[in-house]
Amino acid sequence: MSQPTAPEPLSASEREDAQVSRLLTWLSATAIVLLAGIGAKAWFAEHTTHAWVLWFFIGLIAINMLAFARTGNRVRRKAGLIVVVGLLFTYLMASGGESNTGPLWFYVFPPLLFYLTDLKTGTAVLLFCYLVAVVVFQFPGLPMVSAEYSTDFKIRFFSTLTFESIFCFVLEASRLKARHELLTLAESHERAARTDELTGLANRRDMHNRLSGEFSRYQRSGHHFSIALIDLDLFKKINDRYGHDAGDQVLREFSALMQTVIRQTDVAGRWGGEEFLILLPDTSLLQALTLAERLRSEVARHPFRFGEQALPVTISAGVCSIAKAGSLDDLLKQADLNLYAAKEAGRNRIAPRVRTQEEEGASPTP
Ligand SMILES: Nc1nc2c(ncn2[C@@H]2O[C@H](COP(=O)(O)OP(=O)(O)OP(=O)(O)O)[C@@H](O)[C@H]2O)c(=O)[nH]1
Repeated sequence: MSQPTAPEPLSASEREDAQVSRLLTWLSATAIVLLAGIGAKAWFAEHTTHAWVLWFFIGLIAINMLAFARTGNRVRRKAGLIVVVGLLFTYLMASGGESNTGPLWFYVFPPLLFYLTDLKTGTAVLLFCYLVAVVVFQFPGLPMVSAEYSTDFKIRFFSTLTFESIFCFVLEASRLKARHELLTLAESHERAARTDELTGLANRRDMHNRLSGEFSRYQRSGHHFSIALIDLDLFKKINDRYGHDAGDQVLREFSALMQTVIRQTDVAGRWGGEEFLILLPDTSLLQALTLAERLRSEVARHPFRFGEQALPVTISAGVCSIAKAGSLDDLLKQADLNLYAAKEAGRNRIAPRVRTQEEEGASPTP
């Protein structure tokens, strides 16, 4: 029976994108309300052209919102909003807005720009806007420029705007740095929580998650999988005779060897102590037994050494396929029973039993 699957959790950057998206919707809606109100005020003050221009900008913002709703393209939406807001502020500077207060709206631009773009783009756009402001202020006779500002106003406007821009730049740069450090830290913690420190393999918790994921996939679409539970034989003796460091080196060397034998889609993990688990997606019991047998013979052949000392290392493994088990617990239990059987039968072997190539060759032909 197919079970409903939980939606994949969003990544940190996807969550941030969604947050910026919500903020932009909120900003656009606020801008529309403000422009409608200020436009109405201008209309009643009989500044009809000014009112119509402001309402025209409502149209541009609404088009930008609709385009995003249709395409979902966040980059275009940000660029569109920056262009519309930039044009609006240029108009307010050139026309003076109500009572020559138009340029004051420009103070909204630096924090918005640095939030919506990266530092380089934000600085470039801001410098371009400065240039436009200088042209508008210095050449009041240009077409479409109807406002004139006093020298005192211009000096104060540019000084305060420069201060604000530098502050915004520095704050945004430190916000980005802190964000980067936090993400890197979170990533390394997350990796550490999934990884076994000694061998670098997936740890038991990660293997449990992967097994659950594979089991859900099996329930959803019937993709079979198998597992091999592996134990290093008489490992205590290696520790006792050659020391704990030698034991650790064997665990690391075995892990590296195992990685070379399995496929890229297989996952090897440390199940605990000297026990390992391999998850083999899309693999039948027979295929899993073949792989386990290959690993067993590779390990038996491999010259494990600690300094000058040759170390005797062999493995036993219990293999099981999901086709032979009703649940994950059952699968692990059966693999464990098979591993126990392999140990009982004398170690350095795989259970359920498969005939090795040497045995095939030695058996009398019928
Ligand atoms: N060096 C080292 N030893 C470990 C580590 N984890 C577990 N061990 C040792 O692995 C040994 C496991 O011993 P046993 O459970 O008796 O099993 P065994 O000696 O492998 O015998 P069989 O499993 O019956 O073949 C113990 O001595 C543990 O101390 C580890 O991270 N490093």
